[in-house]
Amino acid sequence: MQHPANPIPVGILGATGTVGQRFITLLSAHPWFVIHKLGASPRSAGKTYKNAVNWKQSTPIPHAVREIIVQECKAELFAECKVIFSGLDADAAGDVEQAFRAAELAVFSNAKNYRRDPHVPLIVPLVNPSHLSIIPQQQSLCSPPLKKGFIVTNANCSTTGYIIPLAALEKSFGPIEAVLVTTMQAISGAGYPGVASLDILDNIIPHISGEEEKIEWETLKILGGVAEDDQGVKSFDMHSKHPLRVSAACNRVPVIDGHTECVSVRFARRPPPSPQQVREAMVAFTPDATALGCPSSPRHAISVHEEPDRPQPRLDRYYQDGAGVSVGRVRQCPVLDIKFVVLANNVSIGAATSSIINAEVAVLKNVIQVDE
Ligand SMILES: NC(=O)C1=CN([C@@H]2O[C@H](COP(=O)(O)OP(=O)(O)OC[C@H]3O[C@@H](n4cnc5c(N)ncnc54)[C@H](OP(=O)(O)O)[C@@H]3O)[C@@H](O)[C@H]2O)C=CC1
Ligand SMILES: N[C@@H](CC(=O)OP(=O)(O)O)C(=O)O
Repeated sequence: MQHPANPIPVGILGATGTVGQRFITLLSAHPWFVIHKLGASPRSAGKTYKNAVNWKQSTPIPHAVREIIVQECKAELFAECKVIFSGLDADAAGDVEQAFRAAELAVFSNAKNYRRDPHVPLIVPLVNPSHLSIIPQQQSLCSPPLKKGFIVTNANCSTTGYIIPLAALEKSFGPIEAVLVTTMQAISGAGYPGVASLDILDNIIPHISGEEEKIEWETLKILGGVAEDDQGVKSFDMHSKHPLRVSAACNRVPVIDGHTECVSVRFARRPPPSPQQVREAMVAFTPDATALGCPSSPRHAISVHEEPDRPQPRLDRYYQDGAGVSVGRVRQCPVLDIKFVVLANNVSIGAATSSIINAEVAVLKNVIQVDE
């Protein structure tokens, strides 16, 4: 695939937030994308980025963005951007992202608003980048029809973390029939300031609003493939050929970054693979986005630990700069077939990194015309 010849100007919406700051950090060192515009709420608009943001990263604010004036999230102010990355709060994302798409801008969103839309792809780039194929249909169904504008969403951060090993297992061993997943989710997943310290210190909160339902249905849309009828109309298959049942239980724990998930799976195939076969399949898994040459896609998507006490958030959340996931404790499950633990950086592969790889795939597959 041809890498772009010229720098690609991009905009970031929600640039002052938790996900927005990770976008800034990653994009300021990106080989193709150049940060051109930043957007946030009217509270931040008109200020320089360094004055608008409450910077929480361990590296300094990149020099190139410090003096950029933050804009209101109005599409006409972002017209020169070839790619829009959105880390907007869900309360604002619905209207803003739709307006940007209508203005013929390519929007890569982290928000939940359009994930269920039957014409919007929900893409974990290490799993189902082929779902970009629905975009021409999305554009043709807009009123008026669009030539360049579209919305691509990435998944909930807990869905993203555990679906990468699930995809590796389906690739090697065929359909999965049932999954039980119990999450231990970091505080940063709730944005800033997020959960009050008096609620989370010395504590575990066994409820995250809407999270279990999101994991349960997003998994079906992502692993299900895209079907096409006799008239060429595309739809998301929702794993209908091989029904998959998912049960999620979500907990907030006093960890700053990195969602840990305990997963048990049952395969359709009998006999199921052994723990050693599962480990080998995960190590061997190479995402299509990596094979395609996406610069942010991890060389090794899944690190498999042999030590009995890994993965751990403090030790493993920056595996592959937060773009890969860490698996451990692969063993037999006496109720289903196999169980394991997975850790994923919720702000990186769970959010900003996924959007960036999605955009890289779109560039390499000419879904975005960067040289027009
Ligand atoms: N944190 C995570 O791990 C993950 C988050 N997500 C999703 O990503 C999105 C961002 O999350 P996160 O960064 O944690 O949230 P934050 O609360 O940290 O940041 C929200 C951002 O949205 C901006 N914003 C708020 N209201 C408006 C408005 N009315 N108009 C324009 N901009 C507005 C804020 O700007 P200002 O500073 O000016 O208020 C800020 O930049 C959410 O949709 C979230 O659900 C998805 C996966 C993981
Ligand atoms: N709810 C997730 C983060 C998030 O914002 O998810 P979503 O994008 O699905 O609303 C968490 O708290 O860890």
